[in-house]
Amino acid sequence: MPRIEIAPNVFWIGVNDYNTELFEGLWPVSEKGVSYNSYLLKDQKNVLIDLVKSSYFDEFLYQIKQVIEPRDLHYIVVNHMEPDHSGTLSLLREVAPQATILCTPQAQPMIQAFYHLEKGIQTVQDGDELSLGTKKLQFFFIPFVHWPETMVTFEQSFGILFSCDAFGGYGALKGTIFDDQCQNLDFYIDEALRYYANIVAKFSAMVKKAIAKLSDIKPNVVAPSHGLIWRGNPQQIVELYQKWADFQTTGGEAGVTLLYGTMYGATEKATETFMQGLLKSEVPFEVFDVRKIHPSYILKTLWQNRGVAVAVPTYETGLFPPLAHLLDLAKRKGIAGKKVVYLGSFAWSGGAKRELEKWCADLNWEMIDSLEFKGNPTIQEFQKVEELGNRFGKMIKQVSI
Ligand SMILES: Cc1cc2nc3c(=O)[nH]c(=O)nc-3n(C[C@H](O)[C@H](O)[C@H](O)COP(=O)(O)O)c2cc1C
Repeated sequence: MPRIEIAPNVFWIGVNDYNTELFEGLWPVSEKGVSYNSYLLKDQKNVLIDLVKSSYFDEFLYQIKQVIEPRDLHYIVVNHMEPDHSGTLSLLREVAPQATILCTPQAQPMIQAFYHLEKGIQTVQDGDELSLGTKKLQFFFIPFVHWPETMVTFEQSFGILFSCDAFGGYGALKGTIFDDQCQNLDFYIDEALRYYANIVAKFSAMVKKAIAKLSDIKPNVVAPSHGLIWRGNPQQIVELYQKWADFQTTGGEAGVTLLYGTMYGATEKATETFMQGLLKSEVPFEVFDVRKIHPSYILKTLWQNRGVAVAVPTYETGLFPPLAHLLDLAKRKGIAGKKVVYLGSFAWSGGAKRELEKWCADLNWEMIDSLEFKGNPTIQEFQKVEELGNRFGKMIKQVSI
């Protein structure tokens, strides 16, 4: 997409990426795309805020040249060192050797380590201001949103917060970069939640600190480094991030994530009956086949819903492996405070339930109830499974947060 002017002489010069299969080598983005938002401010001193991934250098240079020649660049602000935002730094330095790199003291050694750049780097302190002529920038450190060296840059005259990964989301930008112009806001909110669960969730306590720290700013525009630029309703994405960060301690909203897997169909039959029970309780629920659905999408719903129903068979005295893998990811992402039920089939020793109980203790999840059955469920067991679904659904609807 060609450059877009956000405010007089403040330009979005980002790129859309539909080619990367897995963001961070982990999370699928090729279908829905992801944007790397870079910003160029023209003034007596010209400033570039955040860059793009190295493979997009040609497109990025073209974007810059639509506004200024690289030799006229005075500053390059590196809010965050992750290579999707700094990967073009070495190449950019070759065409703009005069530009001073501005970053936090924590980012400086990273820039040296990643790009072997020693000269022309100036560190800023938390709260420092920088006059560009008519515009003024202010820097605020927000450590661990999402690396320890991260900061945001606030442009004071128009009130634009360049928030880097904070308030970002997946989803390439289609025809517009703005929330108030896009036709499918729900898509971007959904992809922002998936991004949150995949990338930011672990650092929810730091997200809350950052939001509190930035609360006096009241930006007119929130311009993150991925996804939509929030101009129509800048508070919306801040409030969403606050709500999502709270889920780490509250366990989430009234809803059930049903995680199911099967080898020969016994647990699948019970899962279908369990869903009948859930439906009767009128709790919202979402079902994921853990054998087939990528964890990126499951983590999103797992983060959001306070109820988790696990329906998998015993496999080699433990949990069905794709489910164990998912719980490992949940642990790494700090997904806590869930209410859990288990149902599943076994043939001789069982063991899935036992392993799930250990995971629950480890994850700070509460195991509410369970139902194991040998082989295929009997009519009586089917009835109990439905009752379990109904009971659990009602309970999840009622749990106050
Ligand atoms: C590779 C493999 C390992 C298994 N390990 C165990 C086990 O350790 N203990 C047990 O009780 N059943 C074990 N089972 C039996 C299954 O749990 C049982 O067949 C169950 O009914 C499968 O449920 P499903 O039809 O939903 O796949 C194993 C089955 C397979 C195929």
